[in-house]
Amino acid sequence: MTINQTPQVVTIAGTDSGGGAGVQADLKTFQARKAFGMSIVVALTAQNTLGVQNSFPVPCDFINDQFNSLAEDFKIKAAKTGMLADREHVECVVENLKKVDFGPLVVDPVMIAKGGHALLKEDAIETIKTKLLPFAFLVTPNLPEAEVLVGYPVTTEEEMKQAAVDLQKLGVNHVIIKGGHLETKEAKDYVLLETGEDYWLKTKRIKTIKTHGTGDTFSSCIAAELAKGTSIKEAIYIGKQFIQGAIEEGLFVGHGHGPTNHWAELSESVEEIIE
Ligand SMILES: Nc1ncnc2c1ncn2[C@@H]1O[C@H](COP(=O)(O)OP(=O)(O)O)[C@@H](O)[C@H]1O
Ligand SMILES: Cc1ncc(COP(=O)(O)O)c(N)n1
Repeated sequence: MTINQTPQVVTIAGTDSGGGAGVQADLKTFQARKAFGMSIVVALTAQNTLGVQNSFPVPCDFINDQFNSLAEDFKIKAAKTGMLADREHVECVVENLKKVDFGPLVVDPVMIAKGGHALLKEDAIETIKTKLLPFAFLVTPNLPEAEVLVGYPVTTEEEMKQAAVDLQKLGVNHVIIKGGHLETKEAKDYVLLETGEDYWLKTKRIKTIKTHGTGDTFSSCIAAELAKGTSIKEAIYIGKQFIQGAIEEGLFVGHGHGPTNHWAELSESVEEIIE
């Protein structure tokens, strides 16, 4: 008798002691989407809704141990990366990814926390471009991250489109350029699929300062869906709906840029995707 395995998904990222971003946001999202979530911790942060007070990278040997523990026991069907700290840690993660089969990889190229604290050293950018992105099934940069990766300003719709094309050339199958940082009435993200199909995903922009961990939540929702075997197009759509609901029904915790609500009901109150 064969038993269907429960969908299993892993985040390879940094922790957020404040619970709104990083590994904690990813695990909450996996849970909400009914995928069994695991974590490979690359760095620790002392963080809250006011900012990042300190960070501490995990020794690479211990990252290897975490990869080995998971690969030995679980049938992981999708993975995502978040905060990777520096070049040494990006290389360590890539070397491990070469040895395991964790399914499609979503790369959220986390660089700077919304409060301004660097979560990735500059020396890692080239390694992300040349060594990590060729492994990626999907990459989900926000506008400042897209700019760093392509090397030119990405602020207009045309530049977002061009950046997606240029990122695909680095070996990624699918690209989403997130427009959360635009000052438009809509929260619009540009999607370029492997097939060349492209489109905008738009929702009403919610007026709030509670956007801590939006990118992590969006990408981990997509990874959870991929682990369930959902198509990339549907997974992206569900991710956008999920983040919209999570921002809309914000929580009341902390004194600064609060987290999103990972248990927000995806029911009537969620804004429709406009396009
Ligand atoms: N105020 C907002 N209202 C609605 N959606 C938003 C808002 N801010 C961000 N988003 C959406 O959240 C997702 C994450 O985007 P973004 O905030 O740009 O990522 P990051 O956290 O990596 O900077 C995107 O789908 C974006 O459109
Ligand atoms: C460990 C970790 N990973 C990612 C983010 C990005 O989240 P945000 O851009 O909302 O600050 C963060 N602040 N901390």
